[in-house]
Amino acid sequence: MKIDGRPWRPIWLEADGGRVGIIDQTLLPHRFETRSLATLDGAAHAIAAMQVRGAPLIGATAAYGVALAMAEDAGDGVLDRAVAVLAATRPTAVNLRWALDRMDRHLRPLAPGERREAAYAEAARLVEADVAANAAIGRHGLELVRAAARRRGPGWPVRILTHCNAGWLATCDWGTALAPIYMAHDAGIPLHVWVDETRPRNQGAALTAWELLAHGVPHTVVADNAGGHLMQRGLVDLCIVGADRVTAAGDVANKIGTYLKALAARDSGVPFHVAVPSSTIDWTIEDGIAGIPIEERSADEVRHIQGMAEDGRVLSVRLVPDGSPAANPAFDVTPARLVDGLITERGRCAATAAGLRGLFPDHS
Ligand SMILES: CSC[C@H]1O[C@H](OP(=O)(O)O)[C@H](O)[C@@H]1O
Repeated sequence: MKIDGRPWRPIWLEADGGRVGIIDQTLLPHRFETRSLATLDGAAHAIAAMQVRGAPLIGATAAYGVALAMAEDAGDGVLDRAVAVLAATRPTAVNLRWALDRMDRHLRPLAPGERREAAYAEAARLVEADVAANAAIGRHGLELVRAAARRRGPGWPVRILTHCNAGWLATCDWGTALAPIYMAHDAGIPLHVWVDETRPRNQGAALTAWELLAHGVPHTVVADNAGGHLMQRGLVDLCIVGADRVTAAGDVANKIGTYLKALAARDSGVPFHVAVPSSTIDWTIEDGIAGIPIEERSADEVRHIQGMAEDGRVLSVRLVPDGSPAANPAFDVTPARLVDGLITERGRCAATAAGLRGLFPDHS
C-alpha cells in the first residue's frame, strides 16, 4: 500500500540481498521507523516483540528468518535450530508453522551449499503468494460490500466494523479483512469503518486507523465495548475480521474480543464474515476451542498503555494499581456457528467443513 504516495510493504529484502527490512509496528502511529533484520535471532525477536505481527506477516518473517540462518550456516543443525527458535515465538497463528514447514520441506533435501539462495527465493515466493492471495480475498470480499451497498441504497455509506488490524500491516500487502475495504473504497463505494481499538495492544486504534487514514477511508475509532451497542442500534451493516487460525470445520481463532463481536452480530442480525487465506487454515483440527493454543502475553500489556506525549515522546503509562494482578489472553475462538461466511483467495464459503472442502478439495 502507499504512504504519502510511496508504495510500501511491511517486509522486504534489503538492497544487500541479505538483510530483511521491516516496519517496527510497536511505534506506530506515533513514529514510523524501519528495522533491518540480519540474523535468525533478530527475526525471532521481531515476531515475539510484535515489531511485526499478523498471521501472514509472522509466517513471512519466519520464512526470511530461516533464510537469515542459512546465510550464516546452512547445516542441518542450524536448520533444525532455526525452525525450533522461530516456532517458539508465538503459538496461535498457524501461518508460522505453515511457513516453517514449507521452508523445511524445500531446504532439507538440498545440499547445504544450495540452501542460502534457495531459502531467500522460497521466502520471496511465499511473500508474493500472500500478496496475490490477499488481493483475491479483496476481490471476493468486494462482492459482499457491493451487496451491502445495494441494500443501503445510492450514496449511503456501507458501515463495516472490524477488530484488531487485519490490514496490509498484518500481511505482505493488501491485508485480509481490510482488502475488500480498500478495493471498495477505490471502486468509489461509500464506506464508513468502525475501528475497534482492540485492547490491550490497540492494534485497531494504532494500526488500522493509521492505515485507513493514510488511504483516505472514512472511519471512526471506538472502544471495544461500543461494538455491540452500534450493532444493536442498526449502525453496522457488516462485520469483517481477520483470523490467526481457522480449523477444518470453520472455527476461528482471532484477536481477543472477536468472539464477543460475533455474539453481538448474531444477536443483532449483522452478517459476520472472516477473511482468511488458506495459509491460515489448520486442516489438522476441527474443534478450535479444544485444539487451538491461545497465546498468553505479558500482563504488563494490560497494566500499561502506550501513547505519545505532547512533546512527541512515546510513553508507556501504568493503568492499574501497582499491586493488581492482570491476565492477558491474546486470542479467542469464535465457533463456526457464529460465522456467516469465510472469504478466501478461492472465493467465499460457509464456515463449515463442507464449505472449506468445496473450495480446497486438494486438502483432506
Ligand atoms: C491477517 S492476520 C491479522 C490478525 O493477527 C492479529 O493478531 P496479532 O496482532 O497479535 O498478531 C489479529 O488477531 C488479527 O486479526
